[in-house]
This record gives sequence, C-alpha cells and structure tokens, in this order.
Amino acid sequence: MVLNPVISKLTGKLVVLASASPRRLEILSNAGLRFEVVPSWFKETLDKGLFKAPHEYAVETAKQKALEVARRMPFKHLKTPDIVIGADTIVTVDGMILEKPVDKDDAYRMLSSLSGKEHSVFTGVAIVFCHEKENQEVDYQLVDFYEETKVKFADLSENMLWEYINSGEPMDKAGGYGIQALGGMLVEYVHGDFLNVVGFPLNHFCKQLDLIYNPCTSSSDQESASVWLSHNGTHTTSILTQPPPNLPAKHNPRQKIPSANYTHHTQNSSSASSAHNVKRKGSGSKVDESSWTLVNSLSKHTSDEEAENITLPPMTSRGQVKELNVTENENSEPKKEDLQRIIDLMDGFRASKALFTASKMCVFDLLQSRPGLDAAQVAQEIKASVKGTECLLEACASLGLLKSKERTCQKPAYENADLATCFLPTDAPFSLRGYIQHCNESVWPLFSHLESAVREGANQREKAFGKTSKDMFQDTFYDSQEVKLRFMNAMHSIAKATGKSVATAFDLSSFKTACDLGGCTGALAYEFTKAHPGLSVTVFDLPTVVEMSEQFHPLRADNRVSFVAGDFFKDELPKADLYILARVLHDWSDENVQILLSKIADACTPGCGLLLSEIFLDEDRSGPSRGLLQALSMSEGKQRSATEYSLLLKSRGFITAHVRHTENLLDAMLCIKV
Ligand SMILES: C[S@@+](CC[C@H](N)C(=O)[O-])C[C@H]1O[C@@H](n2cnc3c(N)ncnc32)[C@H](O)[C@@H]1O
Repeated sequence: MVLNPVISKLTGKLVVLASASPRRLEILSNAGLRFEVVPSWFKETLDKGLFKAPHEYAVETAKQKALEVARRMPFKHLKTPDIVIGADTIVTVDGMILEKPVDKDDAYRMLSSLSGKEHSVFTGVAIVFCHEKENQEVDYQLVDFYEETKVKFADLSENMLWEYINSGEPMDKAGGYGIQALGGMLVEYVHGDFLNVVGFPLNHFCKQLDLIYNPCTSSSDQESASVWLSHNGTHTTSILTQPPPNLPAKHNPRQKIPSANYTHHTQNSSSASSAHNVKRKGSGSKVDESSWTLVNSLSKHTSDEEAENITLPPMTSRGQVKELNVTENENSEPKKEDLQRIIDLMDGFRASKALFTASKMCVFDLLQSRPGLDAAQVAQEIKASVKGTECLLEACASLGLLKSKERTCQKPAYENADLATCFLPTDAPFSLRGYIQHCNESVWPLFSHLESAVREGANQREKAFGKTSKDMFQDTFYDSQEVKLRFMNAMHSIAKATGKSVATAFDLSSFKTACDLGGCTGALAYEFTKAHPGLSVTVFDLPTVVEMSEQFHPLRADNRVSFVAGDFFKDELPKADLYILARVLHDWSDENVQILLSKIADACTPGCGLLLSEIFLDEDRSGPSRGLLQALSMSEGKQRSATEYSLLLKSRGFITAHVRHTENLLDAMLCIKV
C-alpha cells in the first residue's frame, strides 16, 4: 500500500485530531497529514465493567472523544470539521485496564504490575465524517477500529522503578510509561505495531483510509476487507458501509445497511457494524428507530437547550471567525449579522484607541476610586474638554467598559463596569494597564505602517520610531528608561494575568530548580513558586532589566525567586533542572532561536525539562487570530504551531511530553531532554 496517496485524500479537508497527545500529533504530522488539534472535553469515565473486552472500552472512549469535538466545533469554533479523529490507548495486564496514573504511587502500582510480564496495549480509533447539509444540519458517520500490540517488560528493580517515576515521564501516559523515550529502556520486546504503543496505530489507520477512499482497489467487498485486516494481525469491528458523504456516489460500491444505535449498551459486538450515521436534528425530534439514526439535540438553527445558551460572537475564544454564507443576490439585503460583523471589524481600531486613550488618561483609575462622577467632573480631573470627555465616556459605556446611571435632571453618572474593574485600574490584581499602554505607544505606531510592512515583509521600527535597530530589545525598548519601564510594565501585567495557567499547566514536582530565561520582572517566576512549593526559580534577563526589576517584586517577596543578569545568547546560563522560555522564541530569527536552543540543550542533562509558553497556532494556521495578528508586526521571529515547536525542540534532543492549550492567552508545552 502506498501511504501518501491515502493521506493526500484528506488534502483540503478540515481534519481535526480530538486529542492533546503530543505523541499522536507527531505521528500524524510526520505522516504528512495536515490537521488541527482540538482536544476533546470528554472525560474518560465510562464504566469499564460494561464492556466485554478491553478494546471495546478503548474504542468507545475514542468514539465519545471524537463525537464530542465534532458536535462542539460548529458552536464553539464556528466551523464544521470534515473529519474528526479520536483515539484512546489503554494497557491491560492480568485482566486489569491501566490508564494514566493519577500520581506517583499510582504510577508505581502500574509499573510494578507490568514488571517482568507481557501486557497488551490497545488503541481504539474513531474517525467521524461530518457532512453539513444544505439546511445546515450535520450528519455524522463513524468508523472505528482498534489495534493490539504485545509488549514485554524486563524485571524492574525498585531503584529503576522510582528513578523512572521521578523522571516525571510516567504521568499522562497510559500504563505509566512512554516507550518512545526513557520508558523504552524498560522494554524487552514488542510484538506488533510500535506506534500503536506510542499512541496511534498509523498503519492500521492508513489501511482503514484506503478501504474508505479506494474501496475498489484496496478490497472490493466486506468479507475480503475483514479477511485482509485479520491477516494483518489486527481486529476490526468496523467496515465502512458507505463512503464518506462527500465522496462521489460511484465510489460507493456498498449498500447502506442499518447502523448501530449510538451507545455502547446497545451495541452488540457480533452484529454491530461500527460505521454509524448520527444525525443532528432540532429538539423535540424523536429517535427514528427504524432508520437506526441517533437523533441528537444539537442544531445550528434550532432552539434546543444547548444551542439557546450559546451566543455566537464574531470571534471565538481561539479567535477563529465563523465562516459566512453571504448571499450574492443583488436584490436581496445582506444578513444583518454579517453586516454587523464586517462593521465591527472596521470599527475595531476605533474601539482599541478609545480603550487606550481612556486608560492613558486614567479614567478607569479615577472611576475606581470615585465612582458616580459625571462627564464634567471627570473632564476636570483628567484635564480635558467636557465635550471630548462626554464622547469618550459614552463610547466606553457602549463598549461595556463603563456603566452609566441616568439621574433625573442631572447628567449621567459613570462607574467602571465589572470588566473594567477586573482589568483596567492600575492597582487591579489582573491589571492590563501596562500592556494597554505598550499597545498604544509601541504597537499602534507599527500598525500604522502595516501596508509598508506587508509590502516589504519587514518590521517598520525605523518609520515608526525613527531608529534602525538590530536588536529589538536593546535598541528599541531599552534605550530610554521611560520606554523600558513601559515595556517591563507590559510584560509584568500580561504575565500576572496569564502566569497561573502556565505555571499550573503541568506536574513539575520532579523539578527542584528552574531558570526563567528572559523572565523580565519575575512575575511568572513568582507564579511558579506559588504553584510548586518545592521549586526555586532563577530569573535570567539582561542587566538593564534586572537592575530595575526590584520595583516589581511583590510586597512579600518569595526568597525562592532570585535574579541573574546576563545575555542568553552570549553568557553561561544558570544551572537548573527546568528551563522556562515564555514568549521569547517568537521574537527571534531562526538563527538566534537555534543559538538559544543549543545553549539550553548544552546546559541540560537527560531528564531536564524545557517549558515553552507561546501562542500555539492551529496546525493549519487558521487561527488563533491573536497569534496571526501579532505576526503582522513583522519582528524577526515567527509564530508557530505546537508541532512546529515540537520539531524544533526535537532537533535539539528534547521530546515533547505534554502540550496544553490553556485558553488563557498563552499555551504551554513541556519537553524533556533525552
Ligand atoms: C517578550 S519578553 C517576555 C518576558 C517574559 N518571559 C514574559 O513572558 O512575560 C522577552 C524577554 O526577553 C528578554 N531578553 C531579550 N533579549 C535577551 C537576551 N539577549 N538575554 C536575556 N534576556 C533577553 C527581554 O528583556 C524580555 O524580558
């Protein structure tokens, strides 16, 4: 079988991997598949006792994961995928199913039960084909299968077990080990597909795609398909009875047969085909048992409970824009919401500038300490015209930043809305005022030269700030105390708002010392020491930054945070078990990124960690728009997807252990040096 032509059948389709596993991501992207990662929210809590065989449990979990994402995306991401791939890997030994260990003791229990024995690794895979019909209902078609691989562990001494557990690798891995990294040392032999043990049976997946897309050439009927698959030493519970809906009819040699009702309780393994059709219809519809169709309660245009609760903003939290279906008929009017969307985009710069100006003029600070002032009183305090202040306050109220109270015979009184109270006053715990000022003074001027930036493919710092600069930090941000302080304030405010999500993204209990490279004011370092009581963090940044960092320290500064001044391209890096790179790599050219990564790799011994925090672009680079818009400022660096970062780090000897999309501005990835 030629692999690429099968994978290439998916070109141009929106393929989604419903899994956050960096190992699956790497296997599929190495195979040349282009896809987006949308981790499933389905909790792996199915009652294992309900399943006759362990693989049924893995397949059912894979199905639930894929279907959850397929159903969620049209609402939350405002786009319908073509194909969603779900997978679940379990390890079975002595009749027990082992999933991911919850803590070190659990990992010990699992690994000692595997010591000296052969066990089975099952990966259940579900492929959901989504077909959006003209009335915008979505039909789902499901194909699933599983793969089994036998693995034998050597006898593991207590020492070896604990050393492995303390490496941190067992967490988040089925059975408590990762065969592709340190865990490979525990394995005596593998019978079957190695990648299946890593987390995804690529070979079986390609064969399944081949069956689906080339039914005539790969295997012309159901029986031969089953035989062929069993000859490959695997089992299949699924034969596609109908090609994906978007394939031409002539490619459909098979009759559509009734498919199993979509729940594992009703599925009878001997008779159930695992090719299911699942339909979305409006609430109040009934299950039509004769057609074996699961009637779902989700629909884009129906008022079922879930749909009713969902408002569709122009941007999703990941910043993707809903695809439009704008009518081209000259006589009809454009849809109101489409017109509003485009107007919102046109007005975006006005809204940003109103926020920047009100923040700069301390409107939110004033109204936080003295709520209830009218426009004339605010104007007097901020030393501005009454007319201008009235306009600014009204605009801010319309944007949801201020609340205005009408008073009989008096001008309206203003106070901060909840959103403003949380983020806009200087003293708010999550104040973004520093970052807002940076956007106003340093980003806005660059964007006013966007056309030149696009034409030249180069940053416009010279036009915007009148300076040529080789090093953005040393030459632009740090050549005056005022600009440096503003930049540090910006980094500080954003790190305070996002730092906790990054600091708590992974179990870091196996690391004792960390070094935050380019750690600026230390805001992130303090979040790390708060979240990890056993961790000390050294902040490493340029001397000019470190000398001003003291004014940003919290009142009760934690003595586990220390500062070292230096240049991470030239100087020796402080020794640590874990290096942190937060919002650093995207700013630098490939050449500088390589220099920095090689210095980190040299400083790391095997088992050391590298925690990378950036905005991770979707794999197909369709979002999030925050990352893509940031790239428009044309710094020397670039924005990357999780896979791109993963491959970059792999070239320096790091394997990606975990990836987290935190949904809180910054994503994170934990890599281990091997
Ligand atoms: C975009 S900021 C990120 C700050 C911080 N990591 C965060 O997430 O808030 C980049 C940081 O890298 C630091 N930096 C730039 N060049 C450096 C160098 N050559 N050596 C050490 N630090 C440097 C800057 O001073 C700045 O604090």
